[in-house]
Amino acid sequence: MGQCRSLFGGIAFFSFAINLLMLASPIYMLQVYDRVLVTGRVETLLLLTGMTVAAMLLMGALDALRSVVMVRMGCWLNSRLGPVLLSNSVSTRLAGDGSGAQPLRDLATLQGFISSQGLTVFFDAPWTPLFLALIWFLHPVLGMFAVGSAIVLLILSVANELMTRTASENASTAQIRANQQAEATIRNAEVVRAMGMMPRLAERWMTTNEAALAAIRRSSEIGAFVTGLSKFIRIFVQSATLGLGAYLVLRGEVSGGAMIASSILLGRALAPVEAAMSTWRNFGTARIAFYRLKARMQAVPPETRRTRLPDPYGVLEMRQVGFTPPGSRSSVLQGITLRLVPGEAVAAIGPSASGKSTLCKLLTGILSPSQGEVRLDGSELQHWDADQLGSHIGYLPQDVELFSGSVRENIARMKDADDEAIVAAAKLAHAHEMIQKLPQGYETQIGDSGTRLSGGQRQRIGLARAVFGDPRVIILDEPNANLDQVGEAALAAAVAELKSQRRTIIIVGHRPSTLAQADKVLLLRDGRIEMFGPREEVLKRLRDAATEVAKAAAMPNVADGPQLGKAPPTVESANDERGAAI
Ligand SMILES: Nc1ncnc2c1ncn2[C@@H]1O[C@H](COP(=O)(O)OP(=O)(O)OP(=O)(O)O)[C@@H](O)[C@H]1O
Repeated sequence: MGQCRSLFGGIAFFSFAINLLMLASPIYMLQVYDRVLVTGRVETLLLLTGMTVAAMLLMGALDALRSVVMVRMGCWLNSRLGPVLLSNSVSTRLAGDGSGAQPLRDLATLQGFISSQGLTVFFDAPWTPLFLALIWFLHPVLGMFAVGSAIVLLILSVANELMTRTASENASTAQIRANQQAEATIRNAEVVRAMGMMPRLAERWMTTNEAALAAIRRSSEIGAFVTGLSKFIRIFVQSATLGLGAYLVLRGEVSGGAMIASSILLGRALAPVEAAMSTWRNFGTARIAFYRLKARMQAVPPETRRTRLPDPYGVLEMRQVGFTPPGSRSSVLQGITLRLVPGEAVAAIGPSASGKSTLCKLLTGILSPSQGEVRLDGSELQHWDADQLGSHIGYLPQDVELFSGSVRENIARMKDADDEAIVAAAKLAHAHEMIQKLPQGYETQIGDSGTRLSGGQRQRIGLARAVFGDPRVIILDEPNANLDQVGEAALAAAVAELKSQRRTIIIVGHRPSTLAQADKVLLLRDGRIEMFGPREEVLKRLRDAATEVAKAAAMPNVADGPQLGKAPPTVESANDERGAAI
């Protein structure tokens, strides 16, 4: 803030000097007409010309310097706010906000406006009264005419603002929506092409874009009309000042020099108003971007710096945890109480949409519980410094997204890391051999979001990333969704190794290889824990329940009995493929 103030101070100083030096031209005119032409002294003319040229040169240099400061200020603002907004966008995204990178685009708009001299209007405008006062000093009638012209132009700019504000805001909102639709279409290029969705998506985008264009047309047309009118007024009043000045000269009330000087002064006085009009659309866009950024910064309080806690041992607990997504009335998870300890692997199973992924997200701290608490080594996850907590957690999400960069960078979580640590993580994830077969090994560029890799390769690199840096807690959400038999065996070996290293492990998955590694099984249904206990105990209960269903089905007379009131928790009903697990 302090740096910002000093930059503004510098621009204000430059503007003061520039506007003062602008007086050189009218003073020159006054002197040439009223002194040189009267006395006929060439030396005075040369001296005056030299001084004026020097003043103009200085003014040009200061103007250039002011531009440089503005450009630097725009870049400085971008580099200071960019990281804050990026992190802010990640936080709001976790809370369900869909505006993506819009704040960064808004920041670029603001930077563009500042760098393109848009701000100079605000620093030059305060000097308008000085120029008007000088005209008044030359002759009150000229002064009154100048003030009247400035008021008319001011009214026009306010009218322009009032008439175009809503249209500009609508255009901006519609444009953001159209951009989001376009980005989603491009991101899903494969689905779009495979299922011939392009014409419909293009139509949908065009409808939104047309709304943006209509609003832009409306505000631009009003703006063009008002700008044209103001240009006419400005040129007219400058000529009219000369005419009025000439009339006053004929009446002997002012000198010829004063006539010319007042016309130049009026031009200077009205210049900021005209500049404001011509950059109105940019100003409008920058203003909307500024207010959007301001609202966002105020809505998301800066993250409080947390005291770094001792490195965790890895006891992860949930106490009466419930989760209701923002804006939703029904809860996804309710009354979840469980304790995960180091050296133990828990397999989370349950039907689709029973809340398994949500449970993982609560355990990583991605989501905050609506009720209850999640604690790591006794400290609530929210009390941990987010970066420190992240370094102790290995998370493999259901849809593995990698970052554009090399395999090496992705495994190292985009940090600079020792080769040994990277290779160790890859080996632990049993991905080392697979990586060796890639064209450039660890240096292979994986393309935008890992598009150059197969689903299984992405998943194995994702697993290496999850175990990189020896995290105490490993949370794997369906890690074998894209794995073949070799991949599954590698995953099972990795889990066994992690268990021997006494990591706390939770795996969402129902395949035999996953269940074979699990010490405990957690069955979720409709967001509640239906069973949780040692693997054999839970699987036996599931088998017994399945047998009872089979018996009930074989005895039609009992079919109306109470046991059919609610389907027993069979492994098959918990998940399609789970039958194979037992
Ligand atoms: N941010 C959210 N907003 C609204 N609903 C959500 C949100 N996140 C999850 N849900 C809902 O919560 C429920 C559980 O979702 P979750 O992804 O946790 O299930 P899951 O058991 O992992 O399912 P699957 O096995 O299909 O991956 C679903 O009904 C889902 O629609």
